[in-house]
Amino acid sequence: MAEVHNARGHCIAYCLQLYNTEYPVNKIILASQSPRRKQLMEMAELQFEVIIADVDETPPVGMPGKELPVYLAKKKADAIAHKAVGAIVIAADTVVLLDDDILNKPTDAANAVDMLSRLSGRMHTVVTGVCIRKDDKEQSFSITTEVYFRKLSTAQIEHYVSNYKPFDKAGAYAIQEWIGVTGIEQINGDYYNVMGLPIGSVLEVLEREF
Ligand SMILES: Cc1cn([C@H]2C[C@H](O)[C@@H](COP(=O)(O)OP(=O)(O)OP(=O)(O)O)O2)c(=O)[nH]c1=O
Repeated sequence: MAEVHNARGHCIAYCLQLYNTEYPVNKIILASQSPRRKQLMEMAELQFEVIIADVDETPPVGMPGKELPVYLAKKKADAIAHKAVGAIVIAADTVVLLDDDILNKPTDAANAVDMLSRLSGRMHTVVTGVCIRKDDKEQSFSITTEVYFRKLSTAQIEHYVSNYKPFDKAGAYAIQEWIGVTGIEQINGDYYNVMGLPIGSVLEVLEREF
């Protein structure tokens, strides 16, 4: 096994150990434009490239909200499959579910204020679906985290929306930003799942299956 080290001195060695093979054989591609997913993959000291998957994320009629993230993660993995022959593709999708309603990315500031007003003082769930694929082999799963918001004031919601512009975030918030620090009382489950990628579970599946 080749001994290759990154600047921190252990990344590649970890990959070699993790996959029991030389890293270039198991090239990893993250099929996502999300800076949060990229950050979490980097924090896990994985080496990867990004190829953005541009897909229509409209939910199929009648699909239950909790099934949507895996469906969309598979769609994202499919969309770049032809550019990733022989590589491990990781794709994900995150939705916020309030009762039976899916809260997607807000369309504008008024929609963001409306979403946060609905989330205020309540528990909702965040579901991230993940699809990991290498050619014909595929493992898909979803992870659910419960998030409890404190009662948010109108001023707090308006401050967040106008200063943080959460238009690229499902449910109009980011747990890793000011609103998460000040407004979230409790979570049950994986914090990183709320940020967009249950990275610990991704590592487990990579190690076990790929
Ligand atoms: C709830 C929540 C979501 N998010 C983000 C994660 C995702 O980037 C985004 C949900 O949108 P997604 O459609 O899952 O992902 P994306 O469009 O950003 O990227 P891609 O489809 O290319 O993979 O919301 C946070 O960063 N923090 C949070 O607390």
